Formats: sequence, C-alpha cells, structure tokens
Amino acid sequence: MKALITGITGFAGSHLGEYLLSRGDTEVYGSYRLRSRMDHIEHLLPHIRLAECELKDPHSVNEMIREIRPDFIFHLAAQSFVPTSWNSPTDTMTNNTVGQINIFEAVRKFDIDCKIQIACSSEEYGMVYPEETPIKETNPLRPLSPYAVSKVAQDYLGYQYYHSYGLKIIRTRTFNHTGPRRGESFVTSNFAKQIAQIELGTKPSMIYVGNLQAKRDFTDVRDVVKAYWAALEKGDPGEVYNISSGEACTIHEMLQTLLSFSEVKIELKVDPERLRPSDVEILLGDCTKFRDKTGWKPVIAFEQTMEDLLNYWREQLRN
Ligand SMILES: Nc1nc2c(ncn2[C@@H]2O[C@H](COP(=O)(O)OP(=O)(O)O[C@H]3O[C@H](CO)[C@@H](O)[C@H](O)[C@@H]3O)[C@@H](O)[C@H]2O)c(=O)[nH]1
Repeated sequence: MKALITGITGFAGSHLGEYLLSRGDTEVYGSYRLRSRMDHIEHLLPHIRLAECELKDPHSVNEMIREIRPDFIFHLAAQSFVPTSWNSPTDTMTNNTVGQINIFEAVRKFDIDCKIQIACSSEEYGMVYPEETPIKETNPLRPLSPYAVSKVAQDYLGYQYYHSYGLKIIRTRTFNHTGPRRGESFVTSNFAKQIAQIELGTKPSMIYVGNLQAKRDFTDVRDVVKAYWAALEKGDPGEVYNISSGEACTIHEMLQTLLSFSEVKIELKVDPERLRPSDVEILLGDCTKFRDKTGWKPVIAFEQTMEDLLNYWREQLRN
C-alpha cells in the first residue's frame, strides 16, 4: 500500500507519517514545497519518500501523482491559520481550493484507483447557536472567516467530485486538535510557549491573549491521525464525518489547564491584534456517525495533551 500525505512537513502531516510508519503496512510518501521546514520530519526522513511539489501548479501535481500512483491520499496541506485568512483571503482561497482541485484532476487524468481523505474543518459550521450543539454533520454551514469559506469549498468540491466522477473521497471535518509540534500561532501552542518562556525568565510574567470566552472541542493530534487512517480504511466514499472529542472548554479553561502544570504566576493582557473581526463562539462536535462507522475514539486525555505540549515547548526553548 502506498500512502501519499500532502503537507507531511506540517503538524498533522508529521504525526500521520509517524503513525503510518508505526503500522508497518504502508509505504509513506509525502509532498513538500521548497520553502518547507523539515524539522518536524527529520526523524522520519530515512523511512519515507519525499516529492517536491507545488500543489497550486497542475503540472507539478500531475508529475507527482503519475510517479507515485498512491493507494491512499491524505490531503492535509493547507493554509490553516484563521487570522492569516483575514490578511490574505485570496492566498487562503487559492491555496486551499486550487491545490485540491489539481489533486482530484490528476487522479482522474491518470485513472488512479485510490481513496482520498480531505481535511475539512469544524470552522465550516461557523455561527452555531447553543441549541445546535453538539454539532452533527447535518448542521448548516455558516462560515465566519475566509479560511472557513475555503474549507466549505474544499468540502463541497469533495462532494461534487465523488458524485460527478466517482472519486473515492472521504471528507473529515476535524475539530480543534493540538499536541507536540503544534505551530506557535495557534492558541494552545502560543500559550504553552509563553508559559515556557516565563519559566525560563526570558519573558515578563504576562500572557498575551485574545478572546478567552470562545469554546473549543480539542482532540490530541495523535488520536486525530488515527482517525484519518480509519476514515480511509472504513469510511464510506462520498460521506462526511466529524472528528471530535465531544467535550468543549473555554479558551480560558484551556489556559488554566496549562497553568496547572507550572509554578509560574502570571497576569493576562488582552492583545487587540489577537481579536478577530468575527470569532466562532462555540465548536462542540458530535462524532457518533464516525465512531459508529469506524470504532474510532480518542484515547489521550486533554490534560495529557496539554502537559505534553508544555513539555514540548520547554524542550524546544532549552535547545
Ligand atoms: N491563535 C490565537 N487564538 C486565540 C488567542 N486568544 C484567544 N484565542 C481564541 O482561541 C480560539 C482558537 O484559536 P486557534 O488556535 O487559532 O484555532 P481556530 O481558529 O479555532 O482554528 C483551528 O481549528 C480549526 C478547527 O476548528 C482548524 O480548521 C484550523 O486550522 C485551526 O487548527 C479562537 O476562538 C481564538 O479567537 C490567541 O492569543 N491566539
């Protein structure tokens, strides 16, 4: 079995690469761009094959797909940070939609019989009313950021290519996920890094924050990548599945959990730059459909994830 991971150098991609290798039944291929940093996958390099590919360029994607002829494609590469999408909406739309179309078209062109998982997002649900939680796949999509709109487009393109051409596409709408290697702009990692810096004495005891009232449903990335595998192994092509823990906490509660693993005393300061033109107030997922189909459930406790993330930053800053 050949599995191709787009965005293997990124957060979820590197964990998925690790998981697939640990299974021992898959040859792992990954796409990267020339400017991609390799630090997350250095330890994987002897065991995987990399293809340099600009997903926005159809020629580059055609070459990669023609050469690898994968059995599974995990399409994780994306512009995934919501605030970036306010600053560069066209880049976000182009990156996230054009890359995916090029993959679908290459699979069609070379008649590759493969299953494709596409990384959609709970952000697509956007404006959710309290009585609509926990959110099922049937909830309306009311996106509140350019990023969310790009994910709705990816989601519906997956739907459309399945129905128009029979491509075996499985859409996963993943709720927030975190853990070691999470990029430092995302809230869990950002706060963990700030705490680790305060512990080291390289930063005053002040944590900069944005909207602490928002509620998010966090799953450990190491559980999420197992869900991606389960989606292709057992999920039905054409379907969409939520991937979530089924529990939500406020961002403030998440910060308190991180702080419970540290001795530091801190003050909070709202940084207006961290507030968004519109924020999604609550994302709490119902993943019954996915659990019933695949048997997947997350096993890593939220507290463990937070402690591992803090330890990750402590180690990063020591080196
Ligand atoms: N980044 C950030 N967010 C903050 C901060 N303070 C509060 N927040 C709030 O924390 C929440 C989570 O922010 P992020 O970690 O940036 O993630 P996100 O916007 O929820 O998006 C993530 O989850 C999606 C799935 O729901 C993913 O699709 C997306 O790629 C990303 O991983 C948001 O409500 C945000 O306003 C801060 O200092 N930094």
